[in-house]
Amino acid sequence: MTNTTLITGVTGFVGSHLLDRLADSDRDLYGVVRESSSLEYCRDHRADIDLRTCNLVDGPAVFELLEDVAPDHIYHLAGQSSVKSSWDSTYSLINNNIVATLNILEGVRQAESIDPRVLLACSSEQYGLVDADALPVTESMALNPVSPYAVSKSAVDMFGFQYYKSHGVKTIRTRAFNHTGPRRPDKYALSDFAKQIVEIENEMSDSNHIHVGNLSAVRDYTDVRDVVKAYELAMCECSSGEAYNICSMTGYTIRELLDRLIELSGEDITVVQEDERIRPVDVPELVGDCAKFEAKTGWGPEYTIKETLGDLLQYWRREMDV
Ligand SMILES: Nc1nc2c(ncn2[C@@H]2O[C@H](COP(=O)(O)OP(=O)(O)O[C@H]3O[C@H](CO)[C@@H](O)[C@H](O)[C@@H]3O)[C@@H](O)[C@H]2O)c(=O)[nH]1
Repeated sequence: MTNTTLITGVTGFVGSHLLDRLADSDRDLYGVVRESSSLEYCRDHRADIDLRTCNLVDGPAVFELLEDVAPDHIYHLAGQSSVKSSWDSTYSLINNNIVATLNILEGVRQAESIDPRVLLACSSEQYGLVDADALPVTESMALNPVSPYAVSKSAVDMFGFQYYKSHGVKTIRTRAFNHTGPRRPDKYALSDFAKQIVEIENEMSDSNHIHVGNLSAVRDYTDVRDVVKAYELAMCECSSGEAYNICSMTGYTIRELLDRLIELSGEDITVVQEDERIRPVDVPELVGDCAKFEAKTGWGPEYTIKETLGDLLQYWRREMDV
C-alpha cells in the first residue's frame, strides 16, 4: 500500500489551497504541471513536492506517469474552469476537461500495480436550468447543462460513474458550487469586483466605476479553504462511485455580494453593466443541498461569507500594494 498523493492542477487556484492543506501531511506529494505553469507557489509551500511535467491530453504520457508515481490518492483538479470563456473554447474544453479525465481513468484501469481513489472535481454548473421549486438541488437532480463548460463537466462526471460501474475504478465525484477566496483569478465575478474596488481605493482607476455583468444570478458560495477541506474528507471518507454536492446551502444574488464588497471597502462606487460581460445563457439560480456529504463526513463550512469577502479584498490589496 502506497502513501502517495497525485494532484493535477496543483498550480491553479484550488490546487494551491489543497497544497496548503496537505503540505504538512505525511503523504508523499506529487503534482502534475504543464510546461507553461508557474511553479514558484508550489516550491514556496512544499519544497519537497515532486512536480512532474505532463500534458494530460497525451494518453501514453499520462499512463507512464501513473505507473511511475503509483498514487493511491489522485485529486484531478486540472481543466478549463471558466464558464464565461467556454463559448469561445468549446473544442479545447473537450480535450482539456474530457480527454484529460479519460486518460487518467483509462490509465488507472490499465495500470496493474495501482488501484487509487480518484477525486473528480465536478461542478454545480452541471445542474444548469433547475426549476425554482426544485431548489436547493440534491445529487439526484437531472443534469441540464447550458454552457459548453457545464457539458464538459457533465461528461467528466458521467465517465467517473461509468468507470466505477464498468471497471471498478474508485471514483468520487465532488460537485462544488461557487467558491472563492485569496488567489482567485480575476476572470471570476467576485475576484474581478474585489480587484476593481482595490484599484479604486488605490486611485489606479480613471473613475469610481465598477464594470459588471449579470447581477441578478443567485449563487451559493463557499470559501475555497472549506472546499479543499471537503475534498480531503471526500477522498478519505466518501464512497466510491458516488457524487456529493459541496456548498453552503445559502443563495445570494451577485448584486448582494457586490454590495457587501463595496460596503467592506467603504468607497463611493458606481456600478456599470457591460454588454460583453453578459453570457449567451446564465443559470438564474443555483443553490445546493449538501446533506448527503455532511452526513458522510460531518463537514460544514467554517468561513463566513463576510470573512471570505474580506480576505479576497485583502488579497488584492496585498497584490496591488503600491
Ligand atoms: N466572471 C464574471 N461573472 C459575472 C460578472 N458580473 C456578473 N457575473 C455573474 O456572476 C456569476 C458567477 O460567475 P463566475 O464568477 O464567472 O463563476 P461561474 O460562472 O458561476 O463559475 C464558477 O463556479 C462554478 C461552480 O462552482 C465552477 O464550476 C466554475 O469553474 C467557476 O469556478 C455568473 O452568474 C455571472 O454571470 C463579471 O463581471 N464577471
